[in-house]
Amino acid sequence: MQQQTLSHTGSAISAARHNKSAEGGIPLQIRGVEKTFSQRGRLVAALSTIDLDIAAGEFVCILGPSGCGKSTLLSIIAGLEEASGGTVQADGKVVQGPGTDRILLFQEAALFPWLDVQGNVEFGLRQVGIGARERARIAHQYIELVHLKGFEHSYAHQLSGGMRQRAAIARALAIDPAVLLMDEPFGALDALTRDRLHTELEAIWSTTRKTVVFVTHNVREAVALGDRVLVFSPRPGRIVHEFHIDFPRPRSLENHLLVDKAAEILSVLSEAMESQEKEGDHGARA
Ligand SMILES: Nc1ncnc2c1ncn2[C@@H]1O[C@H](COP(=O)(O)OP(=O)(O)OP(=O)(O)O)[C@@H](O)[C@H]1O
Repeated sequence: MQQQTLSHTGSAISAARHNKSAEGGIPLQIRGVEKTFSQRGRLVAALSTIDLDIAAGEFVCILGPSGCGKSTLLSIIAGLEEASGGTVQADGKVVQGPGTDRILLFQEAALFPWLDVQGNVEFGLRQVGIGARERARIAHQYIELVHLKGFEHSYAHQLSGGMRQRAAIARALAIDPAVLLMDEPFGALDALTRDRLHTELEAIWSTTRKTVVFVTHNVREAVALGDRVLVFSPRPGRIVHEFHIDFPRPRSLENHLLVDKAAEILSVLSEAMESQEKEGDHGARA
């Protein structure tokens, strides 16, 4: 899907890279966004009404029961899925499709297997005809940022899961998006790698000040990374709780304030999940 995003808007990449406003984050304004899917003859309400303002450079984490529409919301913000109602504005402009200002990253880093790390990171830049020397310069910069120096010529199958995810982050950053939409990016990684990537992502975010919307099932991850944590209801998803996290950064997962906040959020999340179990399937109608 990322390939689709890159190629779809290839001609915008060089403009984005030279556009000052593309550096750092941009605000997102989500107004009355709803989504209903048609699944084998029945309508499935995935998202109820979502109203949400995200500031430029803010790091927002989304938690919620499985199937409550978190990925759907990211896809709508990315412009890969159309909302059934409502609008998303990125930097004041209504989102009408994918754009290089918004990049979606998934749990499985979808690296191009026929390209090495350097080739992957250069991919979007090559598409718009940025010259070889400049491409290499930009790629080196981001490969270094994600600590993959020395692995420029490795292919996806030669990398660990954490390294693949780092390469995918470098590839996304190379085209200088203003918004990173991250869908459980570390969900498949072991705890140690995940902790390291938290530290790295936080450092990258502090340097680049991108706007980040990060979906996770891991409450501690959300508290460690987010300026704000949103808890969604069961499907059709809506925001039922919002927590502002103002602990100093970098944050330690062992910090007792963080652990206490995670426990508080977990109890809200558990309530949401219990209501889902009691009430059964939400939002489906024939
Ligand atoms: N393209 C699609 N066509 C039909 N139904 C869809 C489509 N995409 C998502 N859905 C449905 O919408 C609902 C929300 O899905 P979504 O993947 O957004 O949830 P989620 O909160 O990200 O779930 P999880 O936490 O399990 O990843 C689900 O019931 C899913 O089956």
